[in-house]
Amino acid sequence: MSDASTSHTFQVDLRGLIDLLSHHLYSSPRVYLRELLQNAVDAITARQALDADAPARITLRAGEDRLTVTDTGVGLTEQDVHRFLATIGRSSKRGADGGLDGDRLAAERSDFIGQFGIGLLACFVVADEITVTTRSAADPAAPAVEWRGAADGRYTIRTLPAGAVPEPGTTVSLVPRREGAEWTRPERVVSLARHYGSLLRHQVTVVDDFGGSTRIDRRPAPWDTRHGSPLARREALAEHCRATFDFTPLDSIALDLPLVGLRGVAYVLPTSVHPSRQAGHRVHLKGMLLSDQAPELLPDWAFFVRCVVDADSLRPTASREALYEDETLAAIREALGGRIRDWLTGLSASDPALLHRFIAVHHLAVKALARYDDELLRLLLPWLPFETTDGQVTLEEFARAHPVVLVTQTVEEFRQVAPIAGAAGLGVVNGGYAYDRDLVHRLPEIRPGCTVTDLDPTTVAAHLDAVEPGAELAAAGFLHIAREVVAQFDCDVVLRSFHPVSAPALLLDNREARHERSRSELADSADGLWADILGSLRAQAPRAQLVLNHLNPLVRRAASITERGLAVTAVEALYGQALLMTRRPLRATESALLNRAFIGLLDHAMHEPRQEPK
Ligand SMILES: Nc1ncnc2c1ncn2[C@@H]1O[C@H](COP(=O)(O)OP(=O)(O)OP(=O)(O)O)[C@@H](O)[C@H]1O
Repeated sequence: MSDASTSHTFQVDLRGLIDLLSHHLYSSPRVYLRELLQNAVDAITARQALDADAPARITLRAGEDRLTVTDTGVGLTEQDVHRFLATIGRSSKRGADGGLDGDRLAAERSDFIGQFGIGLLACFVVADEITVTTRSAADPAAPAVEWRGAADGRYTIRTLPAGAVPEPGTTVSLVPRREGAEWTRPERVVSLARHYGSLLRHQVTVVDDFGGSTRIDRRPAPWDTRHGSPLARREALAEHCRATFDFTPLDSIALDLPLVGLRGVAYVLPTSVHPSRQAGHRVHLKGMLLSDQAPELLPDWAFFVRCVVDADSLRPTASREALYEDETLAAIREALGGRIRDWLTGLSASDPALLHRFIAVHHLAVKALARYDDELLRLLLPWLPFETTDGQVTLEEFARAHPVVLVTQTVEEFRQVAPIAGAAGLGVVNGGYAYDRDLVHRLPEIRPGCTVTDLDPTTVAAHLDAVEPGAELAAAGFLHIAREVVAQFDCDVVLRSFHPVSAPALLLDNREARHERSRSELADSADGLWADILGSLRAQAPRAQLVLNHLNPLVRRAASITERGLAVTAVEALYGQALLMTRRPLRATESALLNRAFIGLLDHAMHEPRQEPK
């Protein structure tokens, strides 16, 4: 083996690179115009740093077969063209070492939008060749140059005769490929320029083949506009929201973070959205639209607003279509979250009616938020609606009427016991919905003196009245049969008096008890090692309770049935009905029981003589 090594330079296959950009980096060919506009804006910024009074115009000429973008920016010398324009990955907008990180980049980034040195390549997504004609403002003696770059990586450069380009600045010209032609048509160029450039600080004009020209309105950002009154401001912002997002906001929240040069507004959605549906925010970078789908700008919990912001120090990813996740973005996200929170907490004092409207629409969002935010919890928990035995009420009202607040673990439990608990004077909150149980349990933190406990079946059972010993005795035979019938479901039967009278039976059961029973069933059917493991886990399997209502006329009649077959069917029917009231999914044995009861009752109704109570 020889020690001699030879040195080579990486070759770049530009076609492969462009293919990569167009299919994997950029979401659509339309970004070519954003890159051209952005280079023009940066060039004007650089020129104005040399001469504050220099003209600042960007003109787009769009025709059937060509698009040109002319700016009155800083221009380039021949040497600049070789160094920056013709070197992929190098940018005049970074420091001498060309690095993409560090404080210096942050400082330089505050002037320019570009930084990566690849933006011009986006033009090759729609065209095979780009021509750049440029004259430097920094070196007025330098001749104007024309650079022609092709998608296959070749380029030519020539010096133009004196006077060929009268003013400093740059014109980029491209002839679209056949399949890219739609992107350079005048109407498309106007709409793209409006899309990306509506907040740019420089005048952009689109001229078509017939000399018609369209100025892209430089609308001042709505947050920068002065208004005669708060009402006028509110109206103007609502109009901006309609034009941008197509909805009329419930309210608008001013966003202003001077430290990072961010200004903007958050619009509160007028309808509820699912918390998992992250809203896309519109983010401008120094006026240029970066993304209209950037969810990463705000914390997840703020899904009830959509923002439009313009910032100086946000960092884009290389595709320039999303935000780079760094510490600055994390700090901005937190600060913007703080602004939205302040608005929310401020409302309870400044505009309770609006807070009510907001909560009516977005209570789920507020509940999600309040779980992690103590101050918000303290301020807003009393305002939030919960489903209770007194109807849909705020916790504040509910706690006033019920010093002991009981909360169920599931919606089914609530459905099952609410009417009975309500009739017995107990105050129960449905804790089955997302966040509700956690939040109700935190009520004593802000309302000392009130007690919150989980509702368990024995609490309800304790509030059901025992029946007279005589009535108990009279029903003993029936109760005995009933216990035999429901024993297979690990269930006891008791006779009580409770309201409402219309409820014949109540099945007191809870999730833990059901789990415990399934575990013991599994242990019974398992063998060997599994049986031992499951057996060792087994606690005393809590039994469910079928509570028959002695006040209910049907139960009274059933209790006096003497014929065993009919008594079994009646118990099955009562158990089945109570089971259905729990609204939980039925197991196979339970469905079979219901079937049996139904057929048995039908059979009895059709064939047997009616058994009247004695
Ligand atoms: N209109 C223009 N006027 C003057 N210089 C330009 C112009 N367009 C491009 N350039 C020069 O070419 C270089 C490369 O441009 P390119 O768009 O590829 O990258 P960039 O703008 O530096 O960074 P990014 O990839 O982030 O857009 C720029 O840094 C700039 O020096």
